Amino acid sequence: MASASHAPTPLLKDELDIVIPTIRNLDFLEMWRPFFQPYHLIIVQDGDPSKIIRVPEGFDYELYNRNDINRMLGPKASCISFKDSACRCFGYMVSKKKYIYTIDDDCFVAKDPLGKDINALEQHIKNLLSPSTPFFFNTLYDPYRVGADFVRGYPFSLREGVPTAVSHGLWLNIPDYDAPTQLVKPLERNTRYVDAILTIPKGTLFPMCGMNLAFDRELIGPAMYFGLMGDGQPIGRYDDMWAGWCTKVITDHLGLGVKTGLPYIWHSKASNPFVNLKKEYNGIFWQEELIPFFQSVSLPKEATTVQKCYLELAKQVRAKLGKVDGYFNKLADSMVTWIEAWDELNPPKGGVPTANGPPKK
Ligand SMILES: O=c1ccn([C@@H]2O[C@H](COP(=O)(O)OP(=O)(O)O[C@H]3O[C@@H](CO)[C@H](O)[C@H]3O)[C@@H](O)[C@H]2O)c(=O)[nH]1
Ligand SMILES: [Mn+2]
Repeated sequence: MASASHAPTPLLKDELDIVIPTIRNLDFLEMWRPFFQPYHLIIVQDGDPSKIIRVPEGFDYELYNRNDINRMLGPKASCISFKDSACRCFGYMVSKKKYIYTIDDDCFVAKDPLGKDINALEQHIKNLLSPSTPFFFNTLYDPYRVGADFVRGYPFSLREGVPTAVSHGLWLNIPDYDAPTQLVKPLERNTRYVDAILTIPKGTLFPMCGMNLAFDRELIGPAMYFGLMGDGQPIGRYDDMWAGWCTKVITDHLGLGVKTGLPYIWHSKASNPFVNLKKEYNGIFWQEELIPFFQSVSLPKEATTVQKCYLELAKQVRAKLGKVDGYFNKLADSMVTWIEAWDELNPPKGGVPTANGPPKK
């Protein structure tokens, strides 16, 4: 029987950082205060570093702008996107905690069908602390939730599940649609609260959205590179997608799990579909080649760490996607730079980080 926990969810306040990419004042934190106040925030300020970002009183945070990123990474800063939410992955790199939760600054607290404020972070922690079931689909959804279990015919040898690396939350109100869909359905709002959490089966890719996402940094952190997007790049709004595809082939290879579903946040505003179309158009075309590539990726058994998997992936990106567009050669280089920077800032236990340390607040 799956052991559903009735115990209160641990806060993990000293084991989890909240990463927020932003170009604006963070007044939205006021509504999250009851849930976020105990945690340390890592704010990644995008765009003009001379702009002052206002953070409500009473939050414990560190803030990095482009000057900090350049100072800390030197030439390796080239792998961190500018003028795109992809910059958030710098926050994953500088964190020292086991877990990361990342949220956009236009994502508000949603209400469940009973009208109760949803503590999205608590649900993500529950998702990450309970196993995943990627090898055999449980038709009653997450078997580890209170009131559920494995159904008849589910192999007992698989009921322990595997460690969960990623918890992918969803959004009420403005759904995460691509620009063409947004253009033809400008008034569509997601009002459907589906009370389910699913493990994404092994061998299946998924469109990972970075708006409401949590992950175990120690299990999968180095794979969460949000790619080369925004300023000077031929693509945008595929940052989280790229990270999700790389992450999923690596979690499949390492026997880790990815969950999607609860919790919901309230996505408050739609970004401009015309601007989004300009950012996405290459991605919409290229992904018809990218998806077969990721579906065919095979990682060697010697690839036993996320870094080794990721460097092998970078090699295959260059070999097989370089002919799709020269951009993928640049991306493959940046994937390698990302791992080098990650390992510099996160030396094995006992090593000393070689970057120039966090900024003075
Ligand atoms: O140049 C920029 C623009 C925005 N940000 C910060 O990134 C997030 C998301 O911004 P926004 O809500 O405007 O974008 P959406 O179109 O709703 O969401 C996209 O962003 C990714 C998911 O996070 C994904 O590509 C789409 O879902 C906010 O916090 C902005 O402040 C930025 O840092 N730089
Ligand atoms: Mn948004």
